[in-house]
Amino acid sequence: MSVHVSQSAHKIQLWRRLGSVQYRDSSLLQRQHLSSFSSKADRNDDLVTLEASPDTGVATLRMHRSPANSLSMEMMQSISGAIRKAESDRKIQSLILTSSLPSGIFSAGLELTELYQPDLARLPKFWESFQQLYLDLYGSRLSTIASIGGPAPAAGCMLSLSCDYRIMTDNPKCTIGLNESQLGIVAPPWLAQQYIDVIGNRNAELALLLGTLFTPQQALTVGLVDELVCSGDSSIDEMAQRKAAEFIRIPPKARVAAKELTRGTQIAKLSGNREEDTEFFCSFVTTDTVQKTLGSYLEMLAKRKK
Ligand SMILES: CCCCCCCC/C=C\CC(=O)SCCNC(=O)CCNC(=O)[C@H](O)C(C)(C)COP(=O)(O)OP(=O)(O)OC[C@H]1O[C@@H](n2cnc3c(N)ncnc32)[C@H](O)[C@@H]1OP(=O)(O)O
Repeated sequence: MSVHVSQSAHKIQLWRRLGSVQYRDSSLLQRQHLSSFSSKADRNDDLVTLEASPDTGVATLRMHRSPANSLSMEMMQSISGAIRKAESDRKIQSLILTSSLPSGIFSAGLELTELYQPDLARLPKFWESFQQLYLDLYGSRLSTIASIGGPAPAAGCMLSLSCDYRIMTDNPKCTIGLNESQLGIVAPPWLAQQYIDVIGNRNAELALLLGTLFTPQQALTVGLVDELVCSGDSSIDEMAQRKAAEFIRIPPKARVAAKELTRGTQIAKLSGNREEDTEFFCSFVTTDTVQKTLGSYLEMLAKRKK
């Protein structure tokens, strides 16, 4: 059996399982319990900071979309923009991706209010921004290091998977993984493939089915992160800088060509399939079934907070 499920096969299987009733502005989907998840209108200009150091060749991209670095469309565009800006400086060879939120949260994944009762005109653009972010980060000419000081679920995990190296704080409260199944959704094939490529087929299979969020120690064991930092050890930022310096010592052309060997096929695959991927996402996420499950998940998060 092939492990590379095609987009069409993936689509048919999901429709069979989840039903194909289209989302309307259904009264079943009430927002009254979800006051803490109100939509956020973003300004593009204050979501990330890029600090480039031509002397070391390292740029640091800090995410600070309060409260949890969840990925709204504007947030994803801002991260993409910062990656491209760093790439345009030929003196920069390495990028550290990190969070500067006081909570330490790396990224809570996609902004849930973009998925729940979505603005239907915005939805395809939102998804295209997600695809673009994956393409920009996974395919970057820069060596990329994720410095993960807090939780990184779902698309937060995608940000880490798209980097070349992952360093995480060893705090059991900080978990990482593709937990989509717990929300009644599923990772798109290109994201699931990253997971398979990084942690292996069997680990990915189980983790995708169960929506596992790994503790740092578990993540290290399955290879989802490369290194842990204990409190008291040198800071995660210092470790990221040291790793960046190690990558910079490799001749850039060879480093980029080596990256192309492992990532080129997947990047080309999504690049040639973006429209179909977007159409599928929009019809899938707007089904009543998915909307109801997302609503329940949001309620659960709000209650847990109380
Ligand atoms: C082709 C197939 C198509 C199918 C489409 C599927 C798309 C698949 C790809 C990705 C999916 C996703 O990324 S969905 C998002 C999944 N994310 C989560 O499940 C994380 C949910 N959040 C948490 O578990 C926790 O918030 C946390 C562990 C990240 C942090 O916990 P902590 O206790 O420190 O903080 P709070 O829970 O109090 O949260 C703080 C603050 O942030 C808001 N929040 C958290 N997560 C989100 C989010 N994803 N979107 C929007 N807002 C979020 C939370 O409400 C709190 O806000 P307030 O302080 O204002 O109440």
